[in-house]
Amino acid sequence: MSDRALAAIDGVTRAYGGVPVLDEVSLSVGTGVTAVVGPNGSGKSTLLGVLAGAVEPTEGTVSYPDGAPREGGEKRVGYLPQQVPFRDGFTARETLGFYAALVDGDADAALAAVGLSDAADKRVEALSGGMRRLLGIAQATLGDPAVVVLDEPTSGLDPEMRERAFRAAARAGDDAAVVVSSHDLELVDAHADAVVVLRRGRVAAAGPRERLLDEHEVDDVDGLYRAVASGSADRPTTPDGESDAGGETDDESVHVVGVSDR
Ligand SMILES: Nc1ncnc2c1ncn2[C@@H]1O[C@H](COP(=O)(O)OP(=O)(O)OP(=O)(O)O)[C@@H](O)[C@H]1O
Repeated sequence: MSDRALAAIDGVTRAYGGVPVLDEVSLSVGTGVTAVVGPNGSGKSTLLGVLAGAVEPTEGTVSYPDGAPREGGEKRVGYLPQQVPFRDGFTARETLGFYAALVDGDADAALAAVGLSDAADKRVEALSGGMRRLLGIAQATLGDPAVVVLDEPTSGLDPEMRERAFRAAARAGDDAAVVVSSHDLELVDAHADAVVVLRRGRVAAAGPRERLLDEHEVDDVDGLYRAVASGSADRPTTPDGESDAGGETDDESVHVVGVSDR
């Protein structure tokens, strides 16, 4: 884990129909696993979409201090969206081979990294839901992008598959900034270096996991979540219907990974 920012968003607001679902969010991420947690509808997928370059902010900027996405043909951001759009009729290896050709990646190495070598010749429609998620993680990490964005990689998976998914994310985090949204607070506790807690589209808490637990005098991420985010599964109904997200970091720039805040 290093202190170097590999992706940063600054003053990002994303509104739908005039209602902000992300509200003036600023943060930066470095190597390691950063978990984004928060109630349903708090803006996790939107934040991850912005980080991945798939969702355009209404206001604010997203930048990759280490180089723009796909600059010079190099893949800088890998993205696993919530719905994995693999096309039926192709095997796992053929599917990854297609993406690998785009980014000069190694399909077999990526399959091995998520434990899918034995399923390489299975057609994607014959894979279990869990295997498809793992294939999605493999796709997102192909070509060693500097930033890997995984939107709920463990949703619908059994405990063993969830553990595999997070272990694969953690391995990718050795060299990349891996940003993972999850409702699985135990796995976040076990694998995340840094945590961002969203509440009603704002950052309620963010920083290195250990530091946040100390600051909030809680034992684990579940305790942190209860302290800063619980009871907030609704959304503001007007653009200014929410004035206090209850977090101490609103409106501040947050550096979530590393030794020091900047
Ligand atoms: N394309 C869209 N059009 C309109 N509203 C949207 C759109 N995408 C997201 N929203 C709204 O933005 C809010 C935040 O959604 P988002 O999916 O980012 O939350 P989330 O924290 O990822 O939720 P979950 O945990 O349920 O996946 C929700 O109220 C959602 O209805």
